[in-house]
Amino acid sequence: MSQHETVWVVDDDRSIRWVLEKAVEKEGWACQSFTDGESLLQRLQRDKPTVIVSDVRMEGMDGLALMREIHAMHPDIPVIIMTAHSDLDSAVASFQGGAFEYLPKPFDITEAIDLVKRAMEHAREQQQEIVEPERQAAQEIIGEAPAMQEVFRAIGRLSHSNITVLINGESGTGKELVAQALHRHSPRRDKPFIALNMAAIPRDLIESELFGHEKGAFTGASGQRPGRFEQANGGTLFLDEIGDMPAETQTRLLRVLADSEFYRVGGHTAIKVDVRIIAATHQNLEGLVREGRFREDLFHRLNVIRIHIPRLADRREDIPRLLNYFLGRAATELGVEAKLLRQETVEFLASLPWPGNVRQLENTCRWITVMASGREVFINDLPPELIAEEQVRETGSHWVDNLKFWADRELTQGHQGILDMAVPLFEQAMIDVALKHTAGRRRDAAQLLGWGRNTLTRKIKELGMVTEGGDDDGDD
Ligand SMILES: Nc1ncnc2c1ncn2[C@@H]1O[C@H](COP(=O)(O)OP(=O)(O)OP(=O)(O)O)[C@@H](O)[C@H]1O
Repeated sequence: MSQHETVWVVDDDRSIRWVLEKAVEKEGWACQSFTDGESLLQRLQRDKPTVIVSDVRMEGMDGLALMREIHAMHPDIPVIIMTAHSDLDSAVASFQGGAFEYLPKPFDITEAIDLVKRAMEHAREQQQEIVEPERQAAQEIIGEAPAMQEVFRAIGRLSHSNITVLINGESGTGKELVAQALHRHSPRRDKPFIALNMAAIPRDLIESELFGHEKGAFTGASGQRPGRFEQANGGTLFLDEIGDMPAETQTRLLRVLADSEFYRVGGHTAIKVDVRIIAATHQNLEGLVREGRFREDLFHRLNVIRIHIPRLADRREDIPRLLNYFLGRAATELGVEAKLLRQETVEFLASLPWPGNVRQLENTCRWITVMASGREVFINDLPPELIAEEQVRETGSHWVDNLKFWADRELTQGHQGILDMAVPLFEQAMIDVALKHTAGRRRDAAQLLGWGRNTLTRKIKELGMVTEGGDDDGDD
């Protein structure tokens, strides 16, 4: 790119200015940095950069106010807003304020430069759409991990639209939380958000739950009742565990989505609704479609925009912050002082597999708050099943890792047939330990190993092992 490309950087942090300046100049672009928004605006009276990179929080005018001023004069200048990590509010506000992108701090410098490049290309292509920012108080979603930042971006990008979204992620990863955020940051924010979990309702009640029923429509339908679709009119209907929706309901839902109208169970009058659908599943919907368990046409209707929420084990860097957050919340809920995790406890917790994802971690924090005796929490204060599980995993993976290391080294040295070497060593080790546990009694040792006694005797011979008990236990 030529010298005509100019990047302006505004941040009250000197080191950020310096790093960006160096990187921008290295790309062959001109760089001008400012310590505050006011001086940038002054300069903007007479000059115009290609791209502006601004911090969101600054003394005096903040980044979002600055962006408004910039865009009032030059709607076509792309502005990249730097935000603190996991600050969903600013992220969304910056998109709503018309930011080209937001850049969570601390950032990778190549990532920052890539963004600037994209902004330059974009500036060449088109003008930015300007919308006044509307700040919304959002329930906190914690996520510094790159995959969560992607989720935040998606929420920001979708904040002007009513588009159907399909959220994928294991149970407890925060699908409902994200669905709520999508709603809260959408044009429907003042209308209802209604959630319904397909897996939690008896199958034969799903239709009446969704579409309501007329009096006497089925046994037990004593009065007329509106369904969730009606309740969600104008707003958002969140259908959790959509993969569990019965086939007949899928067919009905598809029709509702196509016609924006439906009939209550047992009803004859069509009811018009305007509902945005956000669906979620932990299942592989494509797989269900292939197996004929989910309607393909419905799948395509729902799968317009897909948001994937990673497993907690794939964003371990967020665990310490989540622990803090949930310990604080649990303490407030229970009206007690918040527990403090020792560093090794945090590290231990951050290393666990968390099959129940964020929900399991949240529950663990409640458990700790109630059960741990002191204020400071040691590893031994944790729920016993977490500690036990970890011990098995630790020792379990350790020797396998060592074995892999050994095999790798043997192969690197050009050895062949390594199982011939490894298997006898493995068997000898197991036999040794088993015999130690039974004070040399082979019959019992064989049982510990899961072999018949004759097999053990034969193995000991084949391996040429010398054992204390000799050839026989003397017990037969
Ligand atoms: N990133 C996060 N930050 C803060 N809280 C979170 C986060 N993710 C999940 N939670 C909390 O964890 C719990 C589980 O989240 P949620 O109900 O959204 O998960 P889900 O994926 O919809 O689960 P399921 O599929 O089992 O219904 C909730 O209490 C939610 O508030």
